[in-house]
Amino acid sequence: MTEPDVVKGPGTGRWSVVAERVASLKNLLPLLRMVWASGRGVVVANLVLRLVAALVPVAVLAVARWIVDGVVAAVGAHQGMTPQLARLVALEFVLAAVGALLGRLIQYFNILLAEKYTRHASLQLMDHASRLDLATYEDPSFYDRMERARVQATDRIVTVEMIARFLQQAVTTVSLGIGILVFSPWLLLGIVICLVPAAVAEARFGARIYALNFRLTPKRRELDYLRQLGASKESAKELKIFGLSPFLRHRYEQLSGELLGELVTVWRRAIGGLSMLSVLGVLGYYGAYAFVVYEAARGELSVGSLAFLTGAIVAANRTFQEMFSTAVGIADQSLYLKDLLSFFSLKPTIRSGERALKVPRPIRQGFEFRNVTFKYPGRVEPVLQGASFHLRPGERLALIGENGQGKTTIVKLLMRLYDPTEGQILLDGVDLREYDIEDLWREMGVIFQDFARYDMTAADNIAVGRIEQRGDRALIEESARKSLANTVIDRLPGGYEQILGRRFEGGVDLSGGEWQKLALSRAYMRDAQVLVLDEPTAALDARAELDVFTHFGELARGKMALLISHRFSTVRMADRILVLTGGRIVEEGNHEQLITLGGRYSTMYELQASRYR
Ligand SMILES: Nc1ncnc2c1ncn2[C@@H]1O[C@H](COP(=O)(O)OP(=O)(O)OP(=O)(O)O)[C@@H](O)[C@H]1O
Repeated sequence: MTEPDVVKGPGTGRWSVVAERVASLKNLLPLLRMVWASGRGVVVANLVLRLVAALVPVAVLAVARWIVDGVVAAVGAHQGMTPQLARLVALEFVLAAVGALLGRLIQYFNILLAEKYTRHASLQLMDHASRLDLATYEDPSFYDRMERARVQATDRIVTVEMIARFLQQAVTTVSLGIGILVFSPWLLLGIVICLVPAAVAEARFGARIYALNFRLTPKRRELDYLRQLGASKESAKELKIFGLSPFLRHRYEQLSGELLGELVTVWRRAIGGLSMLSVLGVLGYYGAYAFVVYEAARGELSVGSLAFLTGAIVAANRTFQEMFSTAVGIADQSLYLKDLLSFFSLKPTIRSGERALKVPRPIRQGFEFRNVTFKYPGRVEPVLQGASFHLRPGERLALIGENGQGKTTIVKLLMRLYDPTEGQILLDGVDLREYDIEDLWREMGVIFQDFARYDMTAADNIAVGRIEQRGDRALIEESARKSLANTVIDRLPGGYEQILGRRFEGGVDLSGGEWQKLALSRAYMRDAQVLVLDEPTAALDARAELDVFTHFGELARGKMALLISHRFSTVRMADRILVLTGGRIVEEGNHEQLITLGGRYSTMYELQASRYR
């Protein structure tokens, strides 16, 4: 898996934080591209509406100025209400109404854009996640990144809304600024000089908070896990019986205390300085205010101009501050975007080559493991060491060995969920890496030991074995019969349409063995050339197991079947058995041969058989 450079945590030095903040702004571009792709019309409508709305405040103030000057003149001339004044008041009303209307429309387009973007980003996230290597999922730091990306894929629309808001605020501020500039450039300069330091300090503070949050992600993930564990159906029984709740509670308290402590430290360090700078900003604003009142009192400004300027100073001050805090927010968000982008930059290494071959139909020579050694990423010890064996067409091969000897790993390698560290896996004499990976997976009917339980209908739980055939009820029912899942489904109140699991309203949970029968039907949904069953009957009772295997024997006829089981009653049906110990294949043969050999297999067999005598 390639590690993108953007994945590094943020720096902690003062300047590196600022530099990083500036550099991270480039992250906005891919985000904007995503937003643009998710709904162009909505983006344009949003921007145009905001541009118009941005000019409303300055227009309102300008009209107010004419009104006030008109009133003063009318009072002086004893004219009373003039038609001109009435028109100006009406205009003011129209402007206010347009402002309110635009506000609503902008809100509508925001919601629309948020939904469209969330949909687009979530789909991209799902697509990308599905392409990643299995190994990626087994890397704990990946979870942190995935979690951050998952939250961000949907939350980042806030950034987009902020950018749009920033543009609107900028146009408003500039238009008000021009209004002030026309009266006095110095006035404007004074206000700006007082506000800038606060804004810069806030920007730096934001970067520090981001650095902190980045560091805290693993802790937050553990907190989430503890919270979930403390209230989950799966763990409820054990938590009660083992009295684990105080232990979890203590761990939660401890971790969340550490988290809080770090947050408080960063805030405490910064809050004094930030407050002082805010006071400086207020000083600039009131200084300008006092100057304008002073000028008006001296008769240098008309009352209308006084009204305009005080209004403009108040409004400009507010929008300028808002603009800055929005800008800080955008810079913050752009830092967070790194996680989303770094997630999208993860590349799978296990994929089809340029000129990938189709898997032969029928497979003629079968699979060959040639001196395969395999180490899981991050592990020192190899799980498999120089494993060599064949799986030939029409053959039922069983793998046996104690826990953790590498049986499931062999299955994962056979399906190319991982590539060998050394050695080769061949299919019909050609390296597995040469084949089109999706075509290879299509030829595999597999049930893993830790098969997934989908909180969906019973029919869908079977159909996932070949989702293109989801509408083919006859095939689904046929597969259910083959795995004996039909006996389970017939007892469900909703039959094939029964929602399983407890997550959704009306869902029905199944026993471990019942789930297993359902999962087994998935393998039968496919017309696969290879059947792989990894402890397919571990949760089945003895009778069900016998039935399942009698069926399996017939179904696997003419196909290659790889079987993992700890039950010798199952294993002995295989044509050939491989015994795995310490990552090596130590014995090979059929049941009778291995018993005659009197080695490890026969010892394990005797151990199990003796319990039944
Ligand atoms: N993703 C992984 N990352 C690191 N180590 C792993 C991973 N998966 C399995 N292992 C380790 O590899 C070894 C073999 O695991 P494997 O699942 O292949 O054993 P197994 O023979 O199928 O065991 P069992 O009978 O318990 O199912 C174990 O020591 C296990 O801890």
